[in-house]
Amino acid sequence: MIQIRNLTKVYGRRRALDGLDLTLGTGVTGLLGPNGAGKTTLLRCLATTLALSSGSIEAYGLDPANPVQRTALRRRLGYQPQDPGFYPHFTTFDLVDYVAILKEMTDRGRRHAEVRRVLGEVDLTDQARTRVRRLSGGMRQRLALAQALLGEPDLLILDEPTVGLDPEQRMLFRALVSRLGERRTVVLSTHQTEDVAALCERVVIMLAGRAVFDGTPRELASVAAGRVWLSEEAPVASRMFWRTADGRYRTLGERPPSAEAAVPGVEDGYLTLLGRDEEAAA
Ligand SMILES: Nc1ncnc2c1ncn2[C@@H]1O[C@H](COP(=O)(O)OP(=O)(O)OP(=O)(O)O)[C@@H](O)[C@H]1O
Repeated sequence: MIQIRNLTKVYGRRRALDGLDLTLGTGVTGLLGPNGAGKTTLLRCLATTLALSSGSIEAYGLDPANPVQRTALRRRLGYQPQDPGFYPHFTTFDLVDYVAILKEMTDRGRRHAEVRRVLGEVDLTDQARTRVRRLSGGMRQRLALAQALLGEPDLLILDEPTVGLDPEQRMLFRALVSRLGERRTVVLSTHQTEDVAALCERVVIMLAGRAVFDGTPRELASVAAGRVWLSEEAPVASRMFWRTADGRYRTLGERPPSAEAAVPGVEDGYLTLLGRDEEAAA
């Protein structure tokens, strides 16, 4: 169990997190929010790579502000940063092995077996001897996930893990993360509302350093109830609409002429919620 209380993080004069309260348990929680909402800052605080300005985090009874407890907590977490900045000349295997050494896996045989295991989990076994600079963007993304999986951490922190993955890899990723979330706490940030619908039991929407929504994907979708429409013609008077795969137009907001009601999804709920917030701020 992880308790985040009144967490504030200030960079100079910018308040990236503003008195955030959140509890995380077993399962997959998705963080959604516009650019600059504070998602990465929150994940870095959880990963103990960033000191808090005020407030507290308690994870498994450990306080990351205490150096000894911070080390203990680091042993129990895996972190996939947004931009891992890998050494380009390392091979895939050596890079993960290097992280495993940093994670104090001292027994060489067991460590190598663990490196092979995590490379297998992310489907990179065939690239074990490939240098990092020769990997595609999606492969690097999977490499970043592999190192986070080392040692089967209780807490898995993933910052935009699906960026750059092709549709097949995205599907494999969702299956893997769903499986991992059965036994541990997984928290991930994403801009992909389909990821949230497909793999998160819980979704937290962040805006200006606060959590403005906390519920299930279904509850988020229902925020847009009565505001989603399908029509044959483009709705000229609407601001928010897009073409769907069947050639019809999906509109969010007021009902366009001759449109029929559609079942709202996570994206509809998310956009509606953000629109409401803009209205409230205006
Ligand atoms: N090292 C830093 N120094 C100064 N300001 C920062 C720093 N890191 C983040 N910020 C600011 O803090 C705010 C929150 O940034 P953060 O990266 O946490 O947002 P985010 O929700 O992850 O955004 P994105 O979806 O674009 O990744 C932004 O206004 C950002 O400009």
